[in-house]
Amino acid sequence: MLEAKNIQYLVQGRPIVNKVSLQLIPGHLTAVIGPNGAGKSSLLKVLVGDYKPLGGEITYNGKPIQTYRPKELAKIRAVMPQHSQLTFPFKAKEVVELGLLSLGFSQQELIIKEVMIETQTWGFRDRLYTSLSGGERQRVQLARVLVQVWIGSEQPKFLFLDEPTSSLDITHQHQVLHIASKLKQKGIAVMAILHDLNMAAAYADHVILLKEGKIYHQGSTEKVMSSQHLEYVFEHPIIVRNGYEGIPYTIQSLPIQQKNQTYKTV
Ligand SMILES: Nc1ncnc2c1ncn2[C@@H]1O[C@H](COP(=O)(O)OP(=O)(O)OP(=O)(O)O)[C@@H](O)[C@H]1O
Repeated sequence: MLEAKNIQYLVQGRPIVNKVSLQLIPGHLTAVIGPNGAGKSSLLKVLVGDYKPLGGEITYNGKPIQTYRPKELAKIRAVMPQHSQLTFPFKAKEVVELGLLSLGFSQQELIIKEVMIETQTWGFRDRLYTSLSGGERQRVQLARVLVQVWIGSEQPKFLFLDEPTSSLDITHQHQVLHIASKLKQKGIAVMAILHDLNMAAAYADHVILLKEGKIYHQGSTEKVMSSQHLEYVFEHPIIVRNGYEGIPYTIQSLPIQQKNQTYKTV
């Protein structure tokens, strides 16, 4: 399990992550949602060890993050950042192989092939990464981080995804979150920053609602994703309806001109 207690991260004296406590549980998908600038990416960077918090404590499987060596940490947690820059003329498959290099492994052909088939990137494995579309690049980046956590281990592993579906069409958005759900069955704890509330409602077990660096609400998807909570955090009228079988809710935001009307959860 990952446990964060009372973590704080300041930029120029301003708390960007403000006394946040949370747990990431193996086998659970946790969605982090909240408006632009709420501190979602900063929180993720603190949790993975890229940003050093001013206060608080983060433990991975009971051990403080600062006591892990970088390679040790890379073996149990993988991170897909919001933007990945690549200036070298790598082929798609070579980009995916970079994920294993960070672990000190190479030539794990079977894992690479399996993950690239799963992410539907195998078909363009020999294409130059820079020649791929935005969505194709995003899937290659996903494959790069998935190879890190693909192999089972005794210790629980953690996967962090910062807006993994932002460039994807609807089919591939579902595919990515379906893959994330499958990883849960391998005992991996997944944390994904998502802007699509319906995707979060459909796939998350647990939701963290962030506003101005603080957790406004966290808990089961059903409890957190109420119209009242979402409207408060996003400052916008939002209707939450009961969904169809297997899909708990559908969430609808309303056009600006209807903002002054009163809406209730139905
Ligand atoms: N290095 C920095 N210098 C100044 N301000 C920063 C820095 N990093 C983050 N911030 C500010 O911290 C706040 C939180 O940023 P962060 O990127 O974590 O938000 P976010 O919730 O991920 O936003 P988005 O949904 O737009 O990606 C923002 O107001 C941002 O401008």
